[in-house]
Amino acid sequence: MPERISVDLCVVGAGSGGLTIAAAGAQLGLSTVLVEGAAMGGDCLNSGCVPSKALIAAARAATQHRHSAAFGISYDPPRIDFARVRAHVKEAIDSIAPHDSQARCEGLGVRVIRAMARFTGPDRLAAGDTEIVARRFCLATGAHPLRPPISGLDRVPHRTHLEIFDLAELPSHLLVIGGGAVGCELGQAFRRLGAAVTILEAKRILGDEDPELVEVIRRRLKSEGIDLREGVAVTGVASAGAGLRVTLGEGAGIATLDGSHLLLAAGRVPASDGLGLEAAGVACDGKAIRIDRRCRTSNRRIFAIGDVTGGPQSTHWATHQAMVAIRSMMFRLPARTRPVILPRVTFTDPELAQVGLTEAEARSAGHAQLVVRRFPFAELDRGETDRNTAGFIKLVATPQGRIIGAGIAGASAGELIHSWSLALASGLSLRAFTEMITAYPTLSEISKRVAGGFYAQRMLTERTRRWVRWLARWP
Ligand SMILES: Cc1cc2nc3c(=O)[nH]c(=O)nc-3n(C[C@H](O)[C@H](O)[C@H](O)COP(=O)(O)OP(=O)(O)OC[C@H]3O[C@@H](n4cnc5c(N)ncnc54)[C@H](O)[C@@H]3O)c2cc1C
Ligand SMILES: NC(=O)c1ccc[n+]([C@@H]2O[C@H](COP(=O)([O-])OP(=O)(O)OC[C@H]3O[C@@H](n4cnc5c(N)ncnc54)[C@H](O)[C@@H]3O)[C@@H](O)[C@H]2O)c1
Repeated sequence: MPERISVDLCVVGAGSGGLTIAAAGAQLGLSTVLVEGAAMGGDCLNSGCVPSKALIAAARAATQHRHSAAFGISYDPPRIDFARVRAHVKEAIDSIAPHDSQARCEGLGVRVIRAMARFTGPDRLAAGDTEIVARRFCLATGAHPLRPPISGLDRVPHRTHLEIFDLAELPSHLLVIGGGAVGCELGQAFRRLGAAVTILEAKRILGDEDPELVEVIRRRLKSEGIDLREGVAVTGVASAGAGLRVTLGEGAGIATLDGSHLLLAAGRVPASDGLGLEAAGVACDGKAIRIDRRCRTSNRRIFAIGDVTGGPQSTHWATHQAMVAIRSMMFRLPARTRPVILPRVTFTDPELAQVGLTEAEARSAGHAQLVVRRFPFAELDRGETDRNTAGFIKLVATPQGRIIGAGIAGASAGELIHSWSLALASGLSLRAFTEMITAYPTLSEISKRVAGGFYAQRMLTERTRRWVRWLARWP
């Protein structure tokens, strides 16, 4: 006999977005149900941010010996115990898992149902043996790996980010389809751990990012021995001996390449299939659930957040949307998401970070007059002492000093970007960066130096010099 429950809030998906909103609902006194069809924690914990950053950390440790000789310190080349690397990744997941667990949710007063959810009407859904009628829903069902139309893909063993962290052995030659964030981050990590790696990218790597900043990453990936091929679409895959063979391109320009393992990192599609959205009257654009800036869908009692909404795919965007949905849904405030303050970070080494608009985005958004300033890590004393000289910051501003965007390719870019994020979120102008005192010697000086350069260019004119000479005449 199915159970029927009636609640204030039903959240579908216990990943980055869903966990945030369910916890808030229960803590604010709403009767809350969270429905999860697979592992608690979603992609971020189980197959995304956490395992990838743990693998990247292991890979960074493996490269230390390459840079240490310049400091006068030598190590033996590292011996990689891949089983131990895999155990380290698993330990990272296990240590974070309690934050996202069913027990923690229940401790906060959330009822957790472990089943796939499917709408049966505009105000109800079925999850296993339970029918849930709710005053409000929030859908946070994430995304799945995109499987492009590559012939033979379904017949050849391959891995996506869902399976790659379970590899028992280090691949001898990893072929990576896709040079987006997943392909570049994991490709570099496997290379550093000792695998031969080929990244095959149909367009150009990290295609949404500023090309000048991407060039810093491209150079590093190549210098570390990654065979990086851009402008080559993978059109076919087949088994070849103990490994596999990919076909590149079509017609006369066709070529093949052999490898031992295949990582498919060709993008991710919103996970909206099977949710019964037609029964709920929720409109989609393709697979993405259509929302407005308050995270409302076409059914006024249903909100949607995170990867399933087809926007930027990051944990912090999903949680930002969750905070907006909470204000909108629970406090009836006209809160709106703010894409312009969303930082994005690619955790290659060096890292690439961006907040606000890139130069190209700013120009196509109609900013006619832009000032673009750059400052290199090589001119920072801390860059020199630590031999972290690769890369630069690129600032895009209006002639009046309004910040339009900042991008950084270099050491700790993912940390350094946050002062720009704060400035954009708080409406600070470039002047704020010139007024702060940065500790010497730090990499954070790069933000002050690029802002200083913006004003110096304006200050150091013949007119200013005449003015200063005139002032100097007076006692
Ligand atoms: C390899 C990789 C590395 C990444 N690294 C980063 C990073 O460093 N930083 C960053 O910010 N982002 C990173 N991301 C992106 C980040 O993981 C996602 O953007 C984030 O997890 C999205 O959160 P979400 O709540 O939308 O979905 P998820 O966290 O994926 O949660 C969705 C949940 O919904 C469940 N579900 C789906 N359908 C149903 C249904 N019908 N019924 C019940 N449950 C359902 C799923 O099982 C899943 O648990 C990475 C992604 C990948 C793939
Ligand atoms: N650090 C982070 O925040 C982080 C890390 C990983 C992933 N993510 C997010 O997860 C999402 C998925 O990442 P992703 O890297 O899988 O997707 P992506 O869309 O960023 O990149 C996929 C790449 O695959 C290429 N491609 C597609 N089909 C191909 C083919 N047949 N042959 C060759 N190349 C092909 C595309 O041109 C594209 O450049 C993205 O939104 C990403 O931003 C974020």
